[in-house]
Amino acid sequence: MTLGTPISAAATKALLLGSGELGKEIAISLQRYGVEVIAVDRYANAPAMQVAHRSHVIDMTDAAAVTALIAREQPRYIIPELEAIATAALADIEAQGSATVVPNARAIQLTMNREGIRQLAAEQLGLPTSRYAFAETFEQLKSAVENGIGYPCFIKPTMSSSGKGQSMVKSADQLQAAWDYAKAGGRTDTGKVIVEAKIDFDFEITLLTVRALDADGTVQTHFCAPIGHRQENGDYRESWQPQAMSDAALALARQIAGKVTEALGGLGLFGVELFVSGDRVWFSEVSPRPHDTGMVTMVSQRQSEFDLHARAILGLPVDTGLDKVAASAVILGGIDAKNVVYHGLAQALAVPDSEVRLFGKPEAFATRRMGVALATAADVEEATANAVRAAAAIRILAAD
Ligand SMILES: Nc1ncnc2c1ncn2[C@@H]1O[C@H](COP(=O)(O)OP(=O)(O)OP(=O)(O)O)[C@@H](O)[C@H]1O
Ligand SMILES: NCC(=O)N[C@@H]1O[C@H](COP(=O)([O-])[O-])[C@@H](O)[C@H]1O
Ligand SMILES: [Mg+2]
Repeated sequence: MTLGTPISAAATKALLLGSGELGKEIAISLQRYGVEVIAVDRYANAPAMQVAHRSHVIDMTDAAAVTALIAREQPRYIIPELEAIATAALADIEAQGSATVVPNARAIQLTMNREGIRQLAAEQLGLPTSRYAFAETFEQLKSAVENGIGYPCFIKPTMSSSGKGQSMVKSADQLQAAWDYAKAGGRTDTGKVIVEAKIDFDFEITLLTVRALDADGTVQTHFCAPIGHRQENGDYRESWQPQAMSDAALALARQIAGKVTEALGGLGLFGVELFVSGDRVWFSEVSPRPHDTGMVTMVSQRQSEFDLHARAILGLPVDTGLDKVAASAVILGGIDAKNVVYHGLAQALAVPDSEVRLFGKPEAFATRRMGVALATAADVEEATANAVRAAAAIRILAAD
């Protein structure tokens, strides 16, 4: 598509494979530009389904089910929103040429599996990463740790996200439990786990990187201001923008993000995760889609990461400029319950310059992300403190 191509709902249909909190915002952004949005997930009433034109519940890891749904809906765009999708089906559909997989089927395939993206980033592009190895058996894992990776290290399923199945291991006696957890805790068992040496970083960032068409129809790479974040058990708790960093580290971060996103190709927004120590930068992983830590852009940027993704996909102009210093803090379920009610909204919104987004997930789990609090302020410390205060004011209780 080039600039000026007419977009109408009748002509432009997008299928969201994954309908969580990120998909919900992508759906809203696309609909604002006249796109018809079909939301798909493994369960009913997922967040994006609540705002989409239509929705379907299917097993997205079943290639036949994904192919049949795409044949039925005939979307112009297929937008993967999470990491558990039958990627082979997407490659076939892209090869037929009837739909654009965002950003492209190969990028989805490579990034959905830690083995694919490590091989691309570390081996083909020569980007700095932690030392790593893959293991198919416990013996292979033990030998990899003892012969080079060392302690402390991280053991993760090769297909997982939000820290699922991930643990940090400090000594040999913790290895078996980490192996068992990685085998059981991923979104899909690929038969392999990755073990990574621990990087001692000063801070970690997500560098949102956008590949979009300029007025001449040439692909240009744009960077958002770096987003700093704090993780607990492999899942994020707070994020803030901008993260202060040296000019040298920022230049290196942009260089790494530029290289990896260029190698992945296509149009859209990517969340490039990087570890930073002084002027040194390591590549960790990349999402070929909006990133959870990037939810802060809903209040920090004129064009949020969701708007930027929608604009880039549709061939529209983008602006990654930062508007306000801001932070986000997650609201976790705190309980396991099917029907929930939210208390404390008034107290949360009494925090200066705050916003709350409750995702509307139909079921809460103790550590499931159910919402996010956002705050703008004069500096990131105050913004983060206010976002945390607003998030803490929300209490989730069982409805009956
Ligand atoms: N090799 C490492 N060295 C130091 N810290 C690490 C390493 N690997 C993971 N971590 C920590 O764990 C966090 C989660 O790791 P990672 O991003 O690989 O998991 P994930 O399941 O893909 O999470 P998400 O989907 O939310 O990005 C990182 O952001 C970082 O804080
Ligand atoms: N780090 C990846 C990430 O944040 N993904 C987001 O979480 C949803 C799954 O949530 P759930 O596990 O609560 O259903 C996904 O659909 C996506 O929006
Ligand atoms: Mg990550």
